[in-house]
Amino acid sequence: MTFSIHGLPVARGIAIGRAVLMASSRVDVAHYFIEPGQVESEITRVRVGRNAVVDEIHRLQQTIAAMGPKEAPHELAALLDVHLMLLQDEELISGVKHWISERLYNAEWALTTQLEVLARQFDDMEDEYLRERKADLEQVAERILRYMKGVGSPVAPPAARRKTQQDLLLDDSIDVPLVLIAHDLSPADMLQFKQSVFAGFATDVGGKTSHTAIVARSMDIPAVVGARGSSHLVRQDDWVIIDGDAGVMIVDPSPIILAEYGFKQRQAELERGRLSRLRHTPAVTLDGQKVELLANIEMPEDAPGAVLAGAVGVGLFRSEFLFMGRKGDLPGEEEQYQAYKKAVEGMQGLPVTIRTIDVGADKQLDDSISDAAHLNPALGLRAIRWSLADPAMFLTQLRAILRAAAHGQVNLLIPMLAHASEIRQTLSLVDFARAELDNRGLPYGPVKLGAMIEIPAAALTLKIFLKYFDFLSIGTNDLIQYTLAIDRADESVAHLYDPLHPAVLRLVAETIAECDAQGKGVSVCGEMAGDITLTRLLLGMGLRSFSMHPAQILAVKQEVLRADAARLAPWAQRVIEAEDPASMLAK
Ligand SMILES: C=C(OP(=O)(O)O)C(=O)O
Repeated sequence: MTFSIHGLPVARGIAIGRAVLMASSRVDVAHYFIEPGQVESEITRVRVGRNAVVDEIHRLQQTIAAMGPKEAPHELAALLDVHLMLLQDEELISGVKHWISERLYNAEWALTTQLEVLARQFDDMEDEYLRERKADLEQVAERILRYMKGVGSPVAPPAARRKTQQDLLLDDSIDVPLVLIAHDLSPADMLQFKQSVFAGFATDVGGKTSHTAIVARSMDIPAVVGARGSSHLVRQDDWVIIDGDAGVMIVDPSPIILAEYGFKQRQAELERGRLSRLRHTPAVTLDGQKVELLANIEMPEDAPGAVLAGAVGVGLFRSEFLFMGRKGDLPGEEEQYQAYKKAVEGMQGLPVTIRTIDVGADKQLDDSISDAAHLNPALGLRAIRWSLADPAMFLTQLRAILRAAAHGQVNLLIPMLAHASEIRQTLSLVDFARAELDNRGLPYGPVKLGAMIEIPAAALTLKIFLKYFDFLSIGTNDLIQYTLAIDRADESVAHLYDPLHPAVLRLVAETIAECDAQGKGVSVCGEMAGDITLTRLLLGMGLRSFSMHPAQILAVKQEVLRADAARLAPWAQRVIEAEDPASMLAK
């Protein structure tokens, strides 16, 4: 019987295949009291289990280090770091010791009791990202229990499957694709998953910022998380469709649905094939307007992929990703310099725009250097405010970026500015960083200076920004959040997060027009730039520089090649002035 399970769409695309159920990750735990003379040996059993899991993670880290960024994305390494940190947390072991020595619980019982204590602390956390780390804690505790009980990994390597008669609907000569269904997936599971043949996956739990979702997106595998009950309702070998666009899993689809999705999937593949031919085609509109299509990247290792995707530069390097998960060990000047230099070299002479650290709200680092407990983190000490509050750290980053500029074309982009005083303070720190490098006799290169326009106050005082900066980049993700007063990470108001709200369109259009009038470069680097339903509108507004996830570049290029920018301009003006712009886009 066909049924569907709804979850959250976290990685786009359609996967059709047979379900492989990841065995329930729960290990049965016996509860009994020990003799006082057994206390030490029980504590040792937990320590040995913990050390074995630490060793396992170290081995995985080595495996990852030997792999390229495509096989083992940097997010995976970051997940392993989080697991190591949790394993080495003294509260875990001291708590376990307490339950064993004071209550005489056996080792497994003590571990699960302490897990419950710690899990409650995670439940009480306000920050969604931190709350989701509870799942990581459960995973590491589970792995220790497995070692203590001598039980292997819950992920069985998938066996190749031959076609059945129904498989013929896919009209495919290779083995049937497999789709993994799990309660949740740990970083170690994800590594195994990456090396296997899975075409997509669904999990019972997980939010949009869960580790599983982060890794899935970076791997470009269709995925749905938070599909509650899927690991119970789906049976091994069931046919399943993962619709990563709609965030739904269809179980046991009827032949008609299967054929329909198979068709959609083949269309998407054909489209991908067609698009790949556009890689070397210059992005020029029908009326001869040149358009710059740039990539958004998170780590230096992403640069070669951006070149392969046809990017003509990096429009946004989100440098904060270098800092994430580095509790007590923030990257210093040399490490940052090497990272920025690697990105610059990876782009083979193409320009790289490095945004200074943009942490806060949905992008917290960790409690050693940021405070997630603010009432309104999106309106709090984040991005440039955070950098200006710690000039020594900011100067370290500025020096590293300036030094990397000696190796290629680098633009320096400052996030979240609103006040002229912040602009002046920032620019004098840039000068100060140059002076420091002069004093130390270290070479550095010229940089163009740019500001993100992501707060309505900035969009409404553009003249000030244009006086100080060489170029502007419109961060539509935050601009929408701050214009409409919608927390971009809050699911309950997600339906009101509207890129086509007339107020948003006006701020974007006026920023582009003003930059144009003054001959200053302007790009859009938020999600709007990679949304093909908005390409014509942005072109009509006069935008000629788009920065987006590399996977979107060719699809946007196709829209550009089909567009007549001059004819789009009056239509775009009507859309901006409309009461309901979305209805005009549909026409
Ligand atoms: C590109 C942007 O920045 P972030 O990294 O916050 O998405 C934006 O706000 O549009």
